[in-house]
Amino acid sequence: CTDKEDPKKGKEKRGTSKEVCGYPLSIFFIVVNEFCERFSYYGMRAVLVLYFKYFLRWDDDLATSIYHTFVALCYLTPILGAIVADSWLGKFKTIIYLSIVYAIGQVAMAVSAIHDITDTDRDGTPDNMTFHVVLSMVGLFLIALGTGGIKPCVAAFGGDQFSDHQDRQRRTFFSVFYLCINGGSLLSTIITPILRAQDCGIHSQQKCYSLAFGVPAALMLVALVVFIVGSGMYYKAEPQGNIMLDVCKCIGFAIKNRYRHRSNQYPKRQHWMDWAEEKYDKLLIAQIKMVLKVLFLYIPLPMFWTLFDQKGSRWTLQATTMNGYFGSLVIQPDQMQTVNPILILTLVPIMDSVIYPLINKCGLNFTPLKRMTVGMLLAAIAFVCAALVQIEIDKTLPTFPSTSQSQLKLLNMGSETVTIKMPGNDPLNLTAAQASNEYFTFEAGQINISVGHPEVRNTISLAKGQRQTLLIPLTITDEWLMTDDITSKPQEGNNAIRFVNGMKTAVNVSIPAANFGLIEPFSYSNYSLIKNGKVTFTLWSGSQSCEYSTDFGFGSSYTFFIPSTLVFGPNCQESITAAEDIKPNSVHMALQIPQYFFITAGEVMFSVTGLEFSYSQAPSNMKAVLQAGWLFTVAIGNFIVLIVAELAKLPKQWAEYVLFASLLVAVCFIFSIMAYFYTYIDPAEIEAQFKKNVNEDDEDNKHKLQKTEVEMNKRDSIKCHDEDDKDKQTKM
Ligand SMILES: CC(C)C[C@H](NC(=O)[C@@H](N)Cc1ccccc1)C(=O)O
Repeated sequence: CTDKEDPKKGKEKRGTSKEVCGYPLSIFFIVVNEFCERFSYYGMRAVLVLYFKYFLRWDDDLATSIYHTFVALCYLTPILGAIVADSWLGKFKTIIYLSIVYAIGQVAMAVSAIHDITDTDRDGTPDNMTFHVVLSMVGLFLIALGTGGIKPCVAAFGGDQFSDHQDRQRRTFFSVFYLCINGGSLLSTIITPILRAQDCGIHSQQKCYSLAFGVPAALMLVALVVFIVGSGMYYKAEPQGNIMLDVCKCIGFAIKNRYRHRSNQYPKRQHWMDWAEEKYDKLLIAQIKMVLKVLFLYIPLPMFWTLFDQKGSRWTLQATTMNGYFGSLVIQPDQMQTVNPILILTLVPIMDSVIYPLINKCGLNFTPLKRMTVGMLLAAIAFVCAALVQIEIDKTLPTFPSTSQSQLKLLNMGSETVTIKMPGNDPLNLTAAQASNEYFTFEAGQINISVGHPEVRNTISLAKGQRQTLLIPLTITDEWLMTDDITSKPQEGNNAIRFVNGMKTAVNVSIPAANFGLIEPFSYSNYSLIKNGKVTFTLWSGSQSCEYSTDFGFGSSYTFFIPSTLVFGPNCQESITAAEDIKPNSVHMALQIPQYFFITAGEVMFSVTGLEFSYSQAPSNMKAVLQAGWLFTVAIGNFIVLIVAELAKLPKQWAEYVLFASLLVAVCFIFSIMAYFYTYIDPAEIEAQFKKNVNEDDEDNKHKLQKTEVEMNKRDSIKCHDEDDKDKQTKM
């Protein structure tokens, strides 16, 4: 707890807060507030898409676009919150009012997810979907307003609690603040999906979205209460009028004035903002210059967020094509995202207490802008890692037919080996109940196939761009059956399973999670999606049953064949055969850890530093505005994801990753040049200088005024004397 700060700096204490180890106690309430708020935000966000999809019954496209619109809105509203805070209510009141709005929004979301409210027929599904949609949209709007509105204020308000001489403590505060963000988000992204998976309801049991939204709502109320409890200890900087309006007017005037004096006859000024000097205060002009300098530096930054925010989309999709078995633990694709906050919680302390001090000791001046540049490069490396992983995954993915091709698999439903001849292929022998290992690809729309001995010939039509299976019947002279097979890898790590019944009687197949229905003789079921893990199928034929168990990985597709020779009994394990239509994911999810490591190390260097940089380089009356500017780069970054992904439309995912990495390296190069020319400032010192000059000017003016007054008084008194004399003279 030693304080080795610049002794020249002012030591005045801010607020009435006690100090613990040189830190104002008030920041404890601020970091706890942030922890609860981030829990609330990320907890709700974790289940939002699933709520859209499974509760509101929206399709994937609508669910994804509303989700991204919501996230973008959350990073656009900080501007609104910052303007209100810096120019009207002050940060403290803005945080209180917007937190109330935020909590109302979260409660609205929780209520909108209670299906019983409109489930009049008690069948478990809401009967008035409009009510749920409208309430949840109002809720999301309020949440976006609340979370975005308070975001720049809370960070800046925390920074305000430190005196000018507490630079080191303030830097540590921003690191701890970041840890709280990630502690809260880590816990909630683990907890709310568990809550969602519970069944709840009054009349009927459904997935418990109301609880998954209700707990974040409760945490938001806790955040509000904690923040209010600390009220007496905060340093509350007064808002300084409608600063944004003044800034806009001042910039507008400078531009107009510059244009009016564009002719060469007018002497040039050092900075174009100096053209506002005729009308505006020099301090305001200096403050605007500081803000503009930082905002200019922000221009390349959205590209970092463009890569960073793909963790939640592209990388999660990548994880769905990977194997999530970690020993006995199974990691779901969306759970991989929790690697980010876990790494943040370990990397921030390591960076702060080991890496940065070590770099300092080596005599290197690792300035904030250098850190941010390195952070960008690390994010680019993360995307190169993602591309390498993608190349590995692509090697294991099935080759689906192009639009001009057809693919065919063969399944021998008979009890004897058959030989099959197809154009362009060697004769194929299939034993009883056996399927071909692979799909055969054909360019032609029709092919001649001959089966068995004596040969039975058939011309079969193939569907372009499709995968099909030819079911060769028990008696090959019977009608041949063609099935339409799955032509994409099952999503979200699911497995697509179907059954072919080769028996002469109908068979019913079921598992607790799905029912394949009654499968007629020599017929097949539709696909059912099944999660990974061990599954036991129960097969029923009349009153007879038997069980068949098997283990599933992630993203596979199987056709199970029930042969005509199946004997029902306690166990039909040996009789049923499985044809692997799509192999399970084989590239392990652990291979994503390097890319998560690099992006998170990049985040620590870029985001934690940027947060503090935005605070320290902002003039006192525009701290929240610059925080909002910083968050605005996140919103732009999210829009770039949509634009680049839409425009580039690269056929290979790994190429898209390389494209993003290259774009970031290019942007990083530009940023490093801009950063090279940036000179760090101490806004408080500059402002103090201006105030001193103004005071000195005032003193001068006062002196001049006093002198003038004295002279005037002298003159007046002479005049009076004269007049008195005159009077006297007259009177006398
Ligand atoms: C983008 C924000 C400015 C930064 C910050 N986000 C984080 O710190 C993320 N590491 C949190 C996270 C948690 C779980 C999954 C993905 C990301 C914030 O939210 O303020």
